[in-house]
Amino acid sequence: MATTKSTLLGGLISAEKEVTIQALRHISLELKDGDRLGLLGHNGAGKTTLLKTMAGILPPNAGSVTVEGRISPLTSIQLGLDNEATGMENIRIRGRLMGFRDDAINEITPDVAEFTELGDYLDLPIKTYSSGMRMRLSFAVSTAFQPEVILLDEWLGTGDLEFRDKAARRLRQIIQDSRIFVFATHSRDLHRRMSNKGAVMDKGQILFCGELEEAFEFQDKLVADKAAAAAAP
Ligand SMILES: Nc1ncnc2c1ncn2[C@@H]1O[C@H](COP(=O)(O)OP(=O)(O)OP(=O)(O)O)[C@@H](O)[C@H]1O
Repeated sequence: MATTKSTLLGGLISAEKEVTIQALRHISLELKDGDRLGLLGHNGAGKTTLLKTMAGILPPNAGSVTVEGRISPLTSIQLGLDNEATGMENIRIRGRLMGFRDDAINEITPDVAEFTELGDYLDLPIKTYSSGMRMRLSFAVSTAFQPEVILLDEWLGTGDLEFRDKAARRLRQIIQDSRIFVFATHSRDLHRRMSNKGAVMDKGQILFCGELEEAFEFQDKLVADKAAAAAAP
């Protein structure tokens, strides 16, 4: 099997008859109550793939993932929206997709409707919505339930300035009330505010998992070592 020369970015690429990318390898990770784990790593390191695997969106072809409690992947929050259905109908559609029964959805619907501030638009098909209006709807319904485990791939910046502030407050609140939070972002500032541990990923592996500032140091050294190796004759 031919394996391409190692590069700075991405997972492990190998080529036989077809190109395959092993997005995750040798992952062993256990999280407990109170953990707020920041995922660090360059583009293509495997952060999103790990979040999707933890969420059950991508089943691993080896090994297993065990989650105790309700998990909410706040990734692809617009997934499953039906353009022809009204805003109100889409609240139900998203709620069902998130695994909730109709009585639970009925209970949160007034709050979701109010949070969106979409008023009469909620009775119109969402194909008539602007992208910001769609975000308001999908954000409001996706954050209406308090999950025990929250997985977040980049901070959700939604809608106009006023809505963004309100959305950020709500997002911070459900994260604070969650038991476990896993967060992928390139922003160290956000990690310092939201995470209490850091995991450094590279080519699909977790190379370091521990205290957040130590994770930053590990990542800086990894980048410096790679740059030195690339510059070597
Ligand atoms: N749909 C896909 N099909 C094939 N390969 C993919 C797909 N999505 C991601 N990959 C590969 O999986 C590897 C890990 O990608 P992933 O999106 O998990 O990285 P990431 O750390 O989240 O990157 P970024 O910081 O750029 O978001 C990369 O090598 C990428 O090329």
